[in-house]
Amino acid sequence: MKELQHLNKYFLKYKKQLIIGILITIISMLFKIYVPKLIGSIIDIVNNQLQNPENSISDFKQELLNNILLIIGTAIIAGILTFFMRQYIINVSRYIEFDLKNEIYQQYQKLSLNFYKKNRTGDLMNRISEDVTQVRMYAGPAIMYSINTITLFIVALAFMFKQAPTLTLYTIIPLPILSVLIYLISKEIHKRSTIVQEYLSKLSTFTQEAFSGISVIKAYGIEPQTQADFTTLAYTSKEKQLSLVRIQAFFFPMMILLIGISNILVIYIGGMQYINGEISLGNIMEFIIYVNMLTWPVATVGWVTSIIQRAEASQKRINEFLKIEPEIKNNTIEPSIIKGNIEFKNVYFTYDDTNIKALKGLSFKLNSGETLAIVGKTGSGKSTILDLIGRLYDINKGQLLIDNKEIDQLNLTSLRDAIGYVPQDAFLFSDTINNNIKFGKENATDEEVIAAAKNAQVHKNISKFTNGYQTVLGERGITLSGGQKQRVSIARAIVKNPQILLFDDCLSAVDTETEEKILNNLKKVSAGKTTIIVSHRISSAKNADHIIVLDDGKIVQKGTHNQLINIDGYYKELYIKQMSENYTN
Ligand SMILES: Nc1ncnc2c1ncn2[C@@H]1O[C@H](COP(=O)(O)OP(=O)(O)OP(=O)(O)O)[C@@H](O)[C@H]1O
Repeated sequence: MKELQHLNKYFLKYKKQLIIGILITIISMLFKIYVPKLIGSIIDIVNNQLQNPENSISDFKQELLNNILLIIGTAIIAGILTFFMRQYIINVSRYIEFDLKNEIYQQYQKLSLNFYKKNRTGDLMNRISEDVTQVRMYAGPAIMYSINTITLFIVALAFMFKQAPTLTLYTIIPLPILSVLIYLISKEIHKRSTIVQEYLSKLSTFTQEAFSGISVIKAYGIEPQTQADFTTLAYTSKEKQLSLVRIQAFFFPMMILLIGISNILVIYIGGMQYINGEISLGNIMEFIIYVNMLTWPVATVGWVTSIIQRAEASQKRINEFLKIEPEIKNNTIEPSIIKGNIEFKNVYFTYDDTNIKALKGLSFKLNSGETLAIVGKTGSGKSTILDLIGRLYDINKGQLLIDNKEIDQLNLTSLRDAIGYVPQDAFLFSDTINNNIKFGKENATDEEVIAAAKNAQVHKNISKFTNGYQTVLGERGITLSGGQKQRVSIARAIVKNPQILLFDDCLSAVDTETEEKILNNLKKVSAGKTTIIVSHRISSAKNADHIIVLDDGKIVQKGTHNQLINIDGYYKELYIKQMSENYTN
């Protein structure tokens, strides 16, 4: 129960609803328990009349009617109270579920990219969905059924003991056995259903991948092989399902058997006591109803125990993530004003997971409003520079200064608000094009969105779609071409109008003519803003105020286009190569 203590703050938050819920549960139980007593009285009244036929029939009828009306009244009140009991306690569990999901999601958002690399997406999703569901079962149904059981047990046993102590002892003998058996079966059911779930997710991952890669499957003619793989997986999944169904099928017959044994004990021992004149016929009836009433709550003891165990395990997994301290912390609450001066002073950076030394003593300075182009071979560290400016990672050694302040001394939100970042791999959400562009600035007007799209040279493409800017993009913007996706992504950064613009090789899928137009527009849009363009193309770099050439995490060349094309080195080679390509094209 140690892990579940995390929920105490939520129980405290909703203590009013919980206390009312618990009180209603107890009162409703008291009403429910009164019904068997009334039924017992009716049997005794009828029995009495049969044995004394000379008694007044009208008195008998009146007495019978009073009891029947009392039963109906009690049942109605118990019913209404049960409704409110669920309304309070189950609602509280839903509020806690909502709060917990938000708490986890908030934590996820705070955690750095490293965390996402170390943990699989499926695992992250499971903790916020499946694990929270398990915990909710504890916060709601488990508490409700426990209170139900405790109240029912105390009151019913008190009633029963008062009337026939020996009979009570005999009738409750099978109940603990039932409880233990249900616990064992619930555990087994859970074990098997977890396996079933695993297979279901394997199946859906398999089919999802097969559908996404359907063109490759068809092109290579491997449908029979994929079909065979699917059948094998589906067969194992079916076998696991059947094993689950078998244990579930065992559950009810076993309950019926144990209830039956209790009933037989009541009838047999109660019958003997009746013959001896120790108890009335009504008492036997009352006991039979009590035994049946007690069976389900007793069964829930086993069920609730396994719910609590599962909730404890789930909460443990949730706590593991909640306890992680975000690597990238906001050290300043005060908002920072970002002008856009960027300076790297002997910066070193190594990726934790791969141990790759991406930057090795990097130094350069860029004043606010200037443009820097970074070129270099793949894997030379270009994207890493942009990630460090956005503080997606913190540097290991050296200094990274923004406006002459250490980057980690700036307000993180202000820093990221001041950056418009276009990643190498454009990511678009399954939403309209309009919303995808507005993602950069939520309150952007339609005019601003269109202006940004025009500057990114994508307005004409969008206008050709039947639904224009309201065109909904499929998963990862599947309906757009690579170049269109890149341009929508550029429009997203432009509409934000940030002080720092970071373009990570985002014109690679665009033809040179469109690239030229976009670069001209960017010159206007980025006037007065600090801009960094990462590119493999000289055409993207040539107009920059500064150009740096990276190789293996170090700057190997520095200068302007005109300076660099006159010095032997990577830049000149690239220039000559690309010039000749253009020429031959
Ligand atoms: N998220 C990451 N985790 C671990 N290692 C990484 C990560 N990103 C990059 N690296 C490694 O760091 C080095 C620098 O990568 P980076 O992406 O900065 O290069 P790049 O110059 O932008 O390459 P490209 O031109 O191919 O985009 C590479 O060796 C790469 O494998």
